[in-house]
Amino acid sequence: MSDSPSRMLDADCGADEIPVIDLSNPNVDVLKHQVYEACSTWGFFQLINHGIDASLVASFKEAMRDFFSLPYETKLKLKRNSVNARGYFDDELTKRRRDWKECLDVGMPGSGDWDVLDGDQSNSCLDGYNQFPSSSECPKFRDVVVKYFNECARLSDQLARLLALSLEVQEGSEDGKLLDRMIQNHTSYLRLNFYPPCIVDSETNEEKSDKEQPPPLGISPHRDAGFLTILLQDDDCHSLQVARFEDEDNKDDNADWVTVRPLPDSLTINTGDMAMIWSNGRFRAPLHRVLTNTDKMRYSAPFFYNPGYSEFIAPLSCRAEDVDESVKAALYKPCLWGYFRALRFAGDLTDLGVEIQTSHFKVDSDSDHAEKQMMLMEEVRFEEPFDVEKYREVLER
Ligand SMILES: O=C(O)CCC(=O)C(=O)O
Ligand SMILES: [Fe+2]
Repeated sequence: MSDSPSRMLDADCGADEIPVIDLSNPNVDVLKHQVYEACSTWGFFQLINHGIDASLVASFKEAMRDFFSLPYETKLKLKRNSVNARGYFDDELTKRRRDWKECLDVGMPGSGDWDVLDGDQSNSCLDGYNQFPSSSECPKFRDVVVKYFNECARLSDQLARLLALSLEVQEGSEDGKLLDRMIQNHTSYLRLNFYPPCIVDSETNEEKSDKEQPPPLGISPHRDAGFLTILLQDDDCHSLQVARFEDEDNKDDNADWVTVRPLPDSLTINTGDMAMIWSNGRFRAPLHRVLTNTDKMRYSAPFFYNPGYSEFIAPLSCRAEDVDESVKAALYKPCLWGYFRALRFAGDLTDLGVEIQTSHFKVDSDSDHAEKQMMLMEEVRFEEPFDVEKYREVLER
């Protein structure tokens, strides 16, 4: 559909529309305004002067390359599974379609302490526990990844506070306390992505041999589930695209795709489903995808800043003076992050129904997720890896 050369050109021409925000700007009013504009239109912006040290970013990029160059069998020893969402995988489904990529997910340890052994009981949580290559297989890898992870968490807190300010949420107010709890209890994870070149040859490529199949994508269109994402993009292979102001679920077929070309030394920021609920729909959770490339490799790393598992994300109670009457009433029911996350993960790995979406939490939705999350909350322990099979009966009820 949109992968023809002329379409690519169109997409590239639109790239400069994505807002750029300079975090070192001392004028907070300007920053607030820019953030509000970006999050309520594209849901994407490029952040410059973000404060993460350039040498750390360079070491982290090198660590990613080292990891994905390991022998396949070494990576497979770290394979994630139905009771551990963290680790290596190359078989992710997005909207039930297999992505053209390899990944390693590393998340906040259950103990909150990176000095505790990764497999220690106290490190287990709903998402499982971390799996790293050994220091002989990939020297310095864990150190560098943990340093970069912690910097992303710090920056996420700073950005979340800026997002809150842009919605006129006061520090210390009931609404503002979410941010204090979020930095204390966040369940964020860092995903390392490697997209190998994808050779499209109708004779040899299995994916293409079925003429009914659309060409593969690096990642099919999706929205990030968490609060916000800090994405480190590839300097050379620009294949991330965002849909122009596309709002409803599953309306991606005719989207107008715009390439997000990273500025040098920038980070790409986007808001996710939880920020959309929290802002009562004023911020967007933008639809985005990654194309394949026939000759370039792409490395990228999104850091998904996520609330605590037991946090209910609900629309803000405070309202800015200038807010339109139509958004004063809450548009969403409260959404339990641990439930949303568990179902997304379960959907990635199993045949469990339709993927959970924020639209299921709209006040006028007839979905029963808001009730089911209360049932599940009674039974699920967030300190234990989520076992899909154990709760299948409740989830399918
Ligand atoms: O590779 C990218 O640039 C984007 C990755 C992404 O959207 C994701 O992993 O959710
Ligand atoms: Fe994404």
